[in-house]
Parts: sequence; C-alpha cells; structure tokens
Amino acid sequence: MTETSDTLQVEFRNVTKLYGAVAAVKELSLGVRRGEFLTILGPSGSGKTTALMLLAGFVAPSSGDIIISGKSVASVPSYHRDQGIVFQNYALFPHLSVRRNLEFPLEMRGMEASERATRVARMLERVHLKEFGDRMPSQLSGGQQQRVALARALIADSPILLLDEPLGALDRNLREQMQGEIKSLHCEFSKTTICVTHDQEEALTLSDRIVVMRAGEIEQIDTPEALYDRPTTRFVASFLGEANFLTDREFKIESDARTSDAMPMIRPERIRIIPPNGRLQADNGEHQFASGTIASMIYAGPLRKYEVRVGSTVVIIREHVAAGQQIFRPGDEVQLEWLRSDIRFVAS
Ligand SMILES: Nc1ncnc2c1ncn2[C@@H]1O[C@H](COP(=O)(O)OP(=O)(O)OP(=O)(O)O)[C@@H](O)[C@H]1O
Repeated sequence: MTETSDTLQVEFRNVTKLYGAVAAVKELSLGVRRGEFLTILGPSGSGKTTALMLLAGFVAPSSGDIIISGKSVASVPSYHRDQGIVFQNYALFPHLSVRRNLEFPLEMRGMEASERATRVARMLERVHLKEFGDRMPSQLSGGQQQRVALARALIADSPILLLDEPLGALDRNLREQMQGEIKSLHCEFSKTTICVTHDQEEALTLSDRIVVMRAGEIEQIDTPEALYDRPTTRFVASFLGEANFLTDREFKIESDARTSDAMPMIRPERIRIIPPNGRLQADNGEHQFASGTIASMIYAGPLRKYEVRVGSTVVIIREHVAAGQQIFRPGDEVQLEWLRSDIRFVAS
C-alpha cells in the first residue's frame, strides 16, 4: 500500500525535540496508518515517551511538524487534539466513581444525561465491569482500574488512542490477559493506536507494526514477524528476542548476502543439539555444524535453555520440551546443527 495522507492518520515529519543539548527525538519521520496498531519499542531513554508526548501535545517539537488527519497540529493544544490517552498509572479521577469517570469525557462534549447513561452502561458491560459502576477507583484491582482507563479512552470515540506503558503496572498473568483484551478492543473499535512500551512480548503480541527506537532515532520499523525474523542491525536482533552472533574465529560463515561489516546471527530456537554419536544431516551444503560442550541447562516449563561453549563463544539454544527427548547435562560434548538459510546478516 502506498502511503498517502488518505491512508495515514498520523505523520511525524522530521520532528526533533531538544532538551538543552540532548535530542530526545531526532529528525523523526514516521507515518501511522488509519486503524493501525503501532508500537514504539526501545530501551530506557531512547525517546519513546517523548514521541508519544509530542503526539499528545504535552510537549512541543523544537523543529519539524506533526500531522493528524491531514492537518498540522503544531499550534493545537493537547485538549483540542481528539485523542484518548491511557497511562501506566491509570490516571483515573480518584474522587469520582467508575461510572462518573466514564461519563466525564462525554459530559465535556455536552452530551445529554440519558445518552451518557446508555453509553456508559454499554461500555461497562463491554469491559466486564457492569457491577462496578458505583465503586471508587481505589476499590478496584490494578487490572480493573486499567480496564476503566481503557474504557474511558474509548468511550469518547476519538479516532486515535495513545497508550503509554498501559500494562506496566500489572503482574505477568494479568498483563497477558489484558493484552488479549486490548487486542480484541482494537479489532472491535478499529482505533488508530500508538502504544509505547519497553516490553518486547507486549509489542510482538499487540502490534501491526513495531518501531524500534535507539537514542532518539528509528533503528528499524516493520511487522513483528519481519523484525524478529529479519532484523537489520545487531541492536534490533538483541533487543527483540535472543540472538547468537557467530564470530569468524569459531564459525566460518560465508554467504553472497554478506557485506564487510555484517555479522552472522542465528536465533536460539533454530539450532539443534545432537549427541556426538548422533546422526547429522548429510552435508549437502544446506546445513552447518559446530562442536561444543554444554555449559548449562535451564528447565523453564515448555522450554529448555542450553548454553553451549564453542571455543570462546557461548551459543544459546532453546528447545521445546517434548516426550522422549534427550536431555544434555553440563560437560556433555555435543554437535550443533542449523540450516544455512536460518543465518541472518546484521549490521554491527
Ligand atoms: N523534561 C525533560 N528534560 C530533560 N531531558 C529530558 C526530559 N524528558 C526526557 N528527557 C531526555 O530525553 C531522552 C529520551 O527520554 P524519553 O523519556 O523519551 O525516553 P524513553 O524511551 O521513554 O525512556 P523510558 O523507557 O525510561 O521512559 C532521555 O535522555 C531523557 O533523559
């Protein structure tokens, strides 16, 4: 699809935000498609929050422009940008009941009481909080508060939803459950959603596309599958999932696809461990091999993680636990085998 102002709901055009000498965001150019779920992912200090705050209108760009629905919003204050916002710490009004929290944005728009009541009742039902309308936020669990925050952002029916670490305050199980909930709300309401997180699993699960940021700039932007399978830089390969970099000292990986500064990389689940007397695939050029010694084995429910020493390199391997599978112990001599086509070359 070609990107035009018709298909793009949000555009950053060469946006820079300086704090003194620090460029929190540098020459950022990015288009977000209508209805898309786009996640900005990156380590602490990479400029994710600044990008979202620029979009929300809470901070102003030092240079460049931000276009929403085809119009520059440079001079539009945050309260006039038609966006629903959900923060990590929920930001519910503590002195208002759940029902009043949801009514608030509708009241601001001048909607009359009976229509407000109908919409709030419908939304409470949708987020499974029908019985909680009269409770105060402090009487709800973290997950319930976050559902109210999502409901409040959705009820105003703004075309754009901004999520700032929306699940950061929740424990692991609840986070997974809420990821499902956000996904289904996104399918149902089709809001253009821009989400900031440093949680790679959340980004992979929720997003149509992910922007990986590094030091205020975009390192790579792509679908979750493409980013994981074809990272273009060492930074992206190690930030999103685990990566083995195969140094020339221990591994001779040649390929036509290799440029001078490229580093061969393989994901841990693409390597197979074979006992010394086990059968390797015939060497028809499709497979590559290395000999090593098991350094450690960690059992983690459905997966087993091995560290295998090959010369001075430690190779990480993840195997799905299966019935009848051979288990290797530290000190075991093993062979490693992988498909040549599973090697990726990334810029170092
Ligand atoms: N108000 C501010 N004043 C000065 N420097 C700031 C301000 N806000 C952000 N910065 C700096 O800008 C850079 C980017 O910060 P930002 O908060 O956008 O990063 P982030 O990727 O969201 O990090 P985190 O995951 O820790 O929230 C950092 O170096 C930060 O110290």
